[in-house]
Amino acid sequence: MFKNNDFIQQFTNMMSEGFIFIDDNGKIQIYNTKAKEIFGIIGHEGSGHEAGKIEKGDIVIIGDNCLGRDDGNLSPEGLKLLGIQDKSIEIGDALVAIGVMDEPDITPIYRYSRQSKPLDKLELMVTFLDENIHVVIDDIEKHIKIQVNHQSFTLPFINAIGHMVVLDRHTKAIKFYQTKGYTARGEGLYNLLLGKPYRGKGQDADAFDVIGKDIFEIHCDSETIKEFYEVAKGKNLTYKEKFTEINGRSTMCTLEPVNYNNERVGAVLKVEDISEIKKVIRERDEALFHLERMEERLQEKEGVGGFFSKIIGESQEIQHVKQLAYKAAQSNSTVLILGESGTGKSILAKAIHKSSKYKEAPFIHVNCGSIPENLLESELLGYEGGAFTGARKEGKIGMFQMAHGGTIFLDEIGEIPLPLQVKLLQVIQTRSFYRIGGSKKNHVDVRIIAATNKNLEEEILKGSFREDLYYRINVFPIWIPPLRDRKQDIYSLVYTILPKICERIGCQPKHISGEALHKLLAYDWPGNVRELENIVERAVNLTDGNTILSKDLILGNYRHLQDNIEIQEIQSLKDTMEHEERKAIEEALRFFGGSRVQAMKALKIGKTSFYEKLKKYGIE
Ligand SMILES: Nc1ncnc2c1ncn2[C@@H]1O[C@H](COP(=O)(O)OP(=O)(O)OP(=O)(O)O)[C@@H](O)[C@H]1O
Repeated sequence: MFKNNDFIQQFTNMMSEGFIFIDDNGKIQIYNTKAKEIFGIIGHEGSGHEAGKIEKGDIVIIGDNCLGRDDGNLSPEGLKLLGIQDKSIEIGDALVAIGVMDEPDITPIYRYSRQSKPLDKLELMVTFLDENIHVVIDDIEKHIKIQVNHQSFTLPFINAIGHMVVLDRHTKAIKFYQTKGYTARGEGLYNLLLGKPYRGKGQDADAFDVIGKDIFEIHCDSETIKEFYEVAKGKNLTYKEKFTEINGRSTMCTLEPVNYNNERVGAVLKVEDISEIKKVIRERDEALFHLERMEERLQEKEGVGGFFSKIIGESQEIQHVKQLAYKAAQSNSTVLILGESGTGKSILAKAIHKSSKYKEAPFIHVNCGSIPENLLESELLGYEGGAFTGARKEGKIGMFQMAHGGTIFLDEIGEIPLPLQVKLLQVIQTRSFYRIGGSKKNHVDVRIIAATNKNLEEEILKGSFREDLYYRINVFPIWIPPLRDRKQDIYSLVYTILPKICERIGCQPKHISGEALHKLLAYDWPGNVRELENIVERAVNLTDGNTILSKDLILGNYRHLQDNIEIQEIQSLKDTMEHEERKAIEEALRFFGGSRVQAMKALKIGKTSFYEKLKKYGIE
């Protein structure tokens, strides 16, 4: 025969709802199987692991979509245990992080995003201490996935969740992985980081016996659990099918007092898991919300997310640049893009054109710095047949006319010589001009975008740029900050650039190690994104395996490349010098993505001599 309690437990285990009975001291007397399932006390997924605790040297991987919420109150301060000391991380941020417990010498790798500007996905993919680790917070699919080599651990969420996987530093075995019900088990992230033991999982793990335990030990003190306790103590309250959240799970609860001989002896709580229903309702609400905003957002999405999607970066700085650019694209004012060399001024100009009403019309890119001074005017305005010696018989239309109906992009506008600046000012003011040697006024309808890496205000003071022209072009300025001031973007740039380079040069996809990422983050990037592209490409070529290590990253002066040049045979001094000169020019041009002005400056030679050498060596 069953003892009385066993008998009741057996009956309640047959129920399809969770059933909990506590006595008048708040101690659990009945907790049926369904309740254990709902709160994750039984039903451990995955391959299992032994009971234990996080120890010094363990590798800890975290995916937390809302720091401080449903993760055992993990705080930016608590992250210091993993060596993450970043004052800009705040409560409520989404965070993906890999670090080593109590080992300040091993630098952690992490990314975070502000909840006020949530990303659809926050991702971290690195080789950390030889392990390939991928952490994704997917806000669309509503789950957090941690992948370690080929093992994957996924936790779904509705609002907030803190996911964690721990590896033994030496054996690299999985010591712990988070599963649902961690609040009931007291295994919130922060508790475990502070050294609280976790329970084993899998078939051999002990059944977690909750009978006799205080209700607050298993359930954090939510409103419902407090009421449950108060009713068990004597309060008169009862309700049916009330929607409430317990341990972060959406439930529908019925609460009843239990009396014996007119004395309060406890209370029962019947619990139904409505997470799935809640998820569906939430998805429906979100769909409706999106539908309502679709019209306005569609336009914006096409703009900022569409044409500006080629502009990679999640930093607030680059998001701001994209928003400004989107606004600029909606008007036809003259835009002035400012920023150091290689920050992306040209791709931004193209993106503005592509999301403007001129998008189907021509986009004419004039690199004012690379066209010899004496040719610039004829290139811009065109000329009539026989206008000057060497001119074509039939004449030539200029770039302003080519851009008619579309956009002319005056790149490196700071390089335009003063006399031509006067003419340019007139063209911009009147949208009309005469070709060289011509007497007919040509009218053009063009959108002007100008760019420069110079400080034009300083150039005005030096007398090399006209103030009136500056005010004409500085109608809608957009400044792209240098990469060193938005290092957060390095991650996404590398993750975007790396597969593209591997595909282009036809090699196996390559990963990047945590140390290598650190090296990139610590560098100052004088050449900005262009330099990053070059360094990653060089590293892909140098790497033998499929992981880029920090030794494969050659940062700094591009002339490093030439350290390895071996002269195979003795040549005449003149030939050797010419050979080296040509290589240096080609290398500099390649390094600066074809920018002749930059190459010329880096090589420290004058314009005339530079163009003569290009001609001499037949460099395009
Ligand atoms: N945010 C970005 N996302 C993706 N690629 C970028 C970004 N910024 C720059 N790049 C890449 O970096 C390289 C340099 O960009 P770009 O030529 O537009 O720079 P720039 O500021 O015009 O340089 P310069 O002043 O030397 O002409 C290009 O290959 C471009 O595609």
